[in-house]
Amino acid sequence: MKIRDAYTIVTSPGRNFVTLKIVTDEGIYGIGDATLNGREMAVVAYLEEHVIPALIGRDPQRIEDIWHYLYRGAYWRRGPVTMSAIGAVDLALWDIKAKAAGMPLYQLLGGKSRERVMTYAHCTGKDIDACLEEVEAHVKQGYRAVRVQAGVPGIPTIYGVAKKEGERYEPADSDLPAEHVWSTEKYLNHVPKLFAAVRERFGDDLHVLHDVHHRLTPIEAARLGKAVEPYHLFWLEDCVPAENQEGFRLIRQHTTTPLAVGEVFNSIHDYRELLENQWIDYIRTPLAHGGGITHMRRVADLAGLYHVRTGFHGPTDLSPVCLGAAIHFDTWVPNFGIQEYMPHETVTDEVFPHDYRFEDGHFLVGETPGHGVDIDEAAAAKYPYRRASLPVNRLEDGTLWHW
Ligand SMILES: O=C(O)C(=O)C[C@H](O)[C@H](O)CO
Ligand SMILES: [Mg+2]
Repeated sequence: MKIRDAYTIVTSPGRNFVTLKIVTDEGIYGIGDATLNGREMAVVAYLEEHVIPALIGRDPQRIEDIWHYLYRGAYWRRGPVTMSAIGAVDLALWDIKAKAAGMPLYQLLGGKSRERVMTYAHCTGKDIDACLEEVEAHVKQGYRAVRVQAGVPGIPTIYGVAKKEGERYEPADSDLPAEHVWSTEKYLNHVPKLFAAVRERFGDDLHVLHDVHHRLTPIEAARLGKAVEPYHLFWLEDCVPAENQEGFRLIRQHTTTPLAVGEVFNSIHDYRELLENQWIDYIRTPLAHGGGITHMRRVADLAGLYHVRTGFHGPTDLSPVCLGAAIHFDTWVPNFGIQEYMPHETVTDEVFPHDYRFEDGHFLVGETPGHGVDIDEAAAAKYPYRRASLPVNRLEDGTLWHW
């Protein structure tokens, strides 16, 4: 088998997505997700200029060799653009291999380790009461786990909360980055009240998660982790920007609240100190950004040595292709924890037909050979790309902060 053709498809059904399609001389094709929110066209350029020309004529079954050719063979390694491009190729090649074998992807990975994949939903509200209503609605739908984010008095726009009532939360909401204002003091004083209210109304069994979205310093994160211990969170996510892995030593010294990290990581090397020192509890890198299945299963295996489990990133800015592949991975991986789930818009699902199903707070993997997600190219062509940027954050005095 040889790769005959490969091309990118950029479409915006509800939001921007980049898909890589790899076509073989035997008629089998595979698709991979190459979406990097707010940086879509950088990945397209990397694929078209540097990756696709080098793929033509290769044997698509040699996934390992192609991965190392694109990673080790490129003098300039790592980084979100490179690793998303490699991730897209890798997902497409696993799709081809599984189709050629006539197997759903999870079988090729090693078979089922579980019957269904637990997800967590996003529950948000302009204030605590509105957030509790969202939790109530999701619990009624069968969710066992919810991420709670509520507006903070005195902070006009905050991560995770829709700008207007009844609207969906979409972070990449403007042509150029919108400017938000952040106050650590207001946030830290308010947010423990949210978890207290959730536990009081919903009891102890519900899994409760929260995303700090990189905004604290290690000692502030330690304070928050300690303050919320009575509400036993499932995890506290991205409590600090994680370039300085050593910062987690300090957080860990102070709190037993479980920590999730890694949605902006793309390499096993980003995790090494965190895992080897047992400073974190969940890894978050999605397959599409972490060099695909070939690389992320190495990260998951390393994590497993330290009792760390997976909790893959699953926002709407990853396409159903990434989500579909993740559901196969989650069904197989021995140290699975949870899968994030933000439902895609109907129009997105129409462009990306898929066989995974959602039921009672869980995903059920499909049995179609491959990863079970396709792209309707005629439908995709109806939605042209439009530039959309993630916001930036400033402190109240104007200092640029982490978003
Ligand atoms: O889903 C999450 O946990 C996120 O933090 C979502 C990110 O803000 C989003 O994917 C950025 O593109
Ligand atoms: Mg997050």
